[in-house]
Amino acid sequence: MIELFEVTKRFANETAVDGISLRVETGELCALVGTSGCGKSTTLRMINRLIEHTAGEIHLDGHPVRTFNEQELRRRIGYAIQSTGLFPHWSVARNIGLVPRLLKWPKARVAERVEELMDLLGLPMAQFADKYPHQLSGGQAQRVGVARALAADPDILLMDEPFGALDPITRETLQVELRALQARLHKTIVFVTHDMDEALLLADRLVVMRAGRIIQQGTPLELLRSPVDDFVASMLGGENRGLKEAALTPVSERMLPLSPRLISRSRVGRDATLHQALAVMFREHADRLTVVDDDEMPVGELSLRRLVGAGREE
Ligand SMILES: Nc1ncnc2c1ncn2[C@@H]1O[C@H](COP(=O)(O)OP(=O)(O)OP(=O)(O)O)[C@@H](O)[C@H]1O
Repeated sequence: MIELFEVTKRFANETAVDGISLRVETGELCALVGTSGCGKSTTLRMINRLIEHTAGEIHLDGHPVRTFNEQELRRRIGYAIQSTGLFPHWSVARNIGLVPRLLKWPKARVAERVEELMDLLGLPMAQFADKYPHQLSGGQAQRVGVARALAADPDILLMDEPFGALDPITRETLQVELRALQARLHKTIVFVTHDMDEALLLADRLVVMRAGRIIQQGTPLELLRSPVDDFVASMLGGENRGLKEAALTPVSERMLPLSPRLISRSRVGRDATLHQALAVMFREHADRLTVVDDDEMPVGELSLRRLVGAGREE
């Protein structure tokens, strides 16, 4: 668990972070979003003490971060950044093994761990172990960056725009992979991004910052449904907010029991989102869908009225 209590960072004549309080539960992914220069990266770097905070308290599992020595911080916190920070003259394998080597793990254990991580991140040893960073694509380099951050099996992962420099398709692939990875590893992650769709997709907790302060935090759906002001609403997509909410809401939340009178031939899966259901309605010119389970068995129905949340029953 990461806790920030009234944390402030002042640089010479500027307050970059201004008294923020935040709690990220163990196993939670917290996304920090906000306009450029609002203090997201500074917040992240205060957690692993790349930047020392000026005032307030930062705790990891209840202990002040100031009391951790460098070794402990390395072991407990992984850090992945947009530019990857890979050493250009080191092979992929050597880059990934950096932190375990610094922690003086035995050679064989480092080698074993590197192999395990390359496997986990979809980088076959035979193909990638001896390559150098300049021989990798942007997406491959990002994977190496994430593998390196995970090397010492830290419980906390700090990610600063880790997919920022990638084309949209590679980016989406890595987002999906990160979600799958997180479902297996349950790390406590703080993730900085400029991309609201990325934040909405990945975050358990979404934190909107402006000028060094937290303006609102909550689950993505809480923020989409009740933004505190126009700034948060526009950060969340303005007019498109409704569609983003639909993309996060499962059909099962709005469907009604099957009525015997009419079963629509147009179908949608129970686990689909309302956004996907809307797409089916559009495509098939249907205002009513049969909701089916994994075995294609009808389990309910969804009307356009229900989908948009108008009226409880019709
Ligand atoms: N080392 C530093 N010395 C002085 N000022 C700094 C330093 N690092 C950051 N700042 C200032 O602190 C403020 C917050 O910067 P920070 O990098 O945390 O913002 P950010 O939200 O991550 O921005 P971006 O989205 O553009 O990366 C900025 O005004 C920046 O100029």
